[in-house]
Amino acid sequence: MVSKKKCKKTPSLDASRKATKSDEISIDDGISGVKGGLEGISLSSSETGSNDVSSFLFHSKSTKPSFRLPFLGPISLSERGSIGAKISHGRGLITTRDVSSGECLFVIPSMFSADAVEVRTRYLQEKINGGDQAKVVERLAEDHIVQKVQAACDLLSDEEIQPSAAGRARIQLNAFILQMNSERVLTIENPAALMGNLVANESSTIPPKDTVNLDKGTILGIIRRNGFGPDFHNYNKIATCWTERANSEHCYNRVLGIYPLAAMINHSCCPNAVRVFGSIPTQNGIKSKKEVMIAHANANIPNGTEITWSYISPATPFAVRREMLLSKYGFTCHCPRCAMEDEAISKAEFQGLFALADRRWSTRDSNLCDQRETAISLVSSIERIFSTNQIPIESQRYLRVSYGLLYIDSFNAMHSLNNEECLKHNIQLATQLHFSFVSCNNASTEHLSILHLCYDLSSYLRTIAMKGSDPNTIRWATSQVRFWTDQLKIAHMIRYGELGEDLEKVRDAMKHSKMVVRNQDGWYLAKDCFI
Ligand SMILES: C[S@@+](CC[C@H](N)C(=O)[O-])C[C@H]1O[C@@H](n2cnc3c(N)ncnc32)[C@H](O)[C@@H]1O
Repeated sequence: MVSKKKCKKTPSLDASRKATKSDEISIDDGISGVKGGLEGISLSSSETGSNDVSSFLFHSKSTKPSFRLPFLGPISLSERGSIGAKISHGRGLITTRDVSSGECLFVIPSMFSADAVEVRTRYLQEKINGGDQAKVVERLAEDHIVQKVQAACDLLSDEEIQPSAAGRARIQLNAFILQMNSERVLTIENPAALMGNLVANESSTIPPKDTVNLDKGTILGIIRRNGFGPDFHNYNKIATCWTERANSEHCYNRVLGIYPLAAMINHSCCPNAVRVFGSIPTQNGIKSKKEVMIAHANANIPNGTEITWSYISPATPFAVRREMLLSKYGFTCHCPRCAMEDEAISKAEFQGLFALADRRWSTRDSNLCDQRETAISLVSSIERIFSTNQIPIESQRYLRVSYGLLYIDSFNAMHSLNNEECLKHNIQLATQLHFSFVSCNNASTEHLSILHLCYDLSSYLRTIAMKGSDPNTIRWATSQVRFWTDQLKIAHMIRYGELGEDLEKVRDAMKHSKMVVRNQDGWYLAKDCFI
């Protein structure tokens, strides 16, 4: 039984968001395989059925995904300065009608991806003890893609290859090179044709030109600005996992991929879209998998609005985000979230506290107990400032998301006190964090982590309540469990699409995301206590 030490409470917010179903639009399957070059996918063009992302991602029960690739939803390419378009920078994607939160925007296969098994094998062969192991993984993944791009360039300029076999692959490769290579920038004269070329579907109309052979440096530049790395996982974690669990087959199955259409999307720290990755078998064999990216709207998006997503983890403090975006992508973000956070943390009286929180964030090691203690005091200091209302509510929400990992550390530390009041306080604070994510980076991985945490906590509190006999406490705990079950489901529907009413699919999706966040920096102590 838990003890009853006192804990400071914070008020809860209230908001909610509805998930909706996506339209079903069928488009021809993507590029055909060209041996050794662009990676093929095995779905036949006669394949029919809905774009049911859940069966595709969680198809443990059915081996055949009911899917057609690429799937392009209500989106179009546009560029800054073109009539009626509201693109923030260069080229971007816009919606072609009002889109509801949870609608599928697109599903596209990667054009090139680093094969995780191969990169892992090379890493284990090459691993030098000491040194920056994350950099080794990153370099090997990049090298692997460079080799694939070069092989594709060679193959497509080979006179002997059948023009029909290489036709679409050549179109896609040319579009990719021209669009991604900053020295050879194309403007968007015909959005449909250009989109077609980037995903190599039936709308590809720009005639194939001779493929340019690129040097390694140019390809690397393209990969670094436009590639999709491990997202929430980072190379450090992958290196650690590959080293510590060298015999495990199931340790990180994706590392880095190139998705030319997705590379058209601009960044925002408060975005309206979220992406997940999946994999499908290729025609090269059952064991060979192809990487696929799935994007959903995570907010209601009016017609003609630019689609944005976050290039980096949303749970990153403002100063760190600014530095990361500048060094990796070469720009300074001026989104509303950055402006509001900048203003709030620049106030003289708060500078010291947020500088301390930034330092704690940068040196964060969630396994260190004393660090968890500092997280408690930092989070309560931040919440104390918030309670004085000197910082606007919207900025408070953004800041909570930025320091979300410190909040999780603080929850873990409080949890270890095993005190019922503290657990209730945790759930209140986690509720605030949840609604902060709803208003900014809804259904992101970090958000799912918070939701799993709240669900676990409320279930645990209900178990305690059931052991007592107070009907009010039991009612309260039961309503909490129901609430968090709903919130979890809504977030999964937004992120993964049509999970529908099939509870098995919902459970599969939740099990999957829970496993992902548990393996990361989520509510890791909870697994010992509640699960
Ligand atoms: C993956 S590309 C996005 C597509 C790009 N707009 C284009 O025309 O090719 C990434 C590049 O777009 C620009 N970009 C993306 N988001 C931005 C933002 N929020 N502010 C300024 N530039 C941005 C930067 O130049 C960045 O390196």
